[in-house]
Amino acid sequence: MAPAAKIAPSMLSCDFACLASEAERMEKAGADWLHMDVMDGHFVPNLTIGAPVIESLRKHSSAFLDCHMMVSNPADYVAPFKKAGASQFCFHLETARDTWPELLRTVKDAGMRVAVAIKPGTPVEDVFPLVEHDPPVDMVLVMTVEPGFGGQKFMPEMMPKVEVLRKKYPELDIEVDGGLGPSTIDTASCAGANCIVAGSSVFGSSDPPATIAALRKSVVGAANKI
Ligand SMILES: O=C(CO)[C@H](O)[C@H](O)COP(=O)(O)O
Ligand SMILES: [Fe+2]
Repeated sequence: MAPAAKIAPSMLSCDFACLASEAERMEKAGADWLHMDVMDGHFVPNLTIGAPVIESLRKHSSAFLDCHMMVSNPADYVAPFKKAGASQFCFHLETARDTWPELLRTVKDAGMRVAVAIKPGTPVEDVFPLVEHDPPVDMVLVMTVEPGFGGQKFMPEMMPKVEVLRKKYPELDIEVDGGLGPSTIDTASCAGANCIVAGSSVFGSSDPPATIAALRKSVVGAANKI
């Protein structure tokens, strides 16, 4: 059975000065997860939030916090993010080429869901060992923009990666991140993505509940066809 749709507004596009109320607004609008973009200014040329912000948000929200770790040394962040209240820890494979088995185990032992992300230039085959490992990753994130900034253009040429993953792993959570919105969602959902990150399109919408509902409808509709 196809995994459930999860719509995850990227809080990168929110008003960070009002993070708690923005999170509440997204939950009320129908978000399943809140996507938290953690950038260290080194793995990517941008700096955003760290564990203290996750910890502050957790005091105001029980939402599932999907933490996208765009950091060069993810292992250093596992304990602080667990303590802060992260729900899922998604590290980039490019930062853990030799260390992922230990990292995966450490995240699992800490009690978080674990996921792996790949940049546009990374072949999809590189994540197969992580999906087939014991314990396996809970989700694969296929980046549909170069990580670092919100508001970029969706890369449809990443869809073969999603198709390959969906065919090989029918029950795997597959997330896409970057440039998703009403005009690009069908391409991603038809390829087999079920976890949808959307920043600019949701926060820039005059009707975020309708935008989230449209994203969900596309994923559910495509899953019924696959
Ligand atoms: O990881 C990210 C950027 O590296 C963001 O999650 C992503 O870009 C979402 O923003 P948008 O929907 O505006 O593209
Ligand atoms: Fe992200």
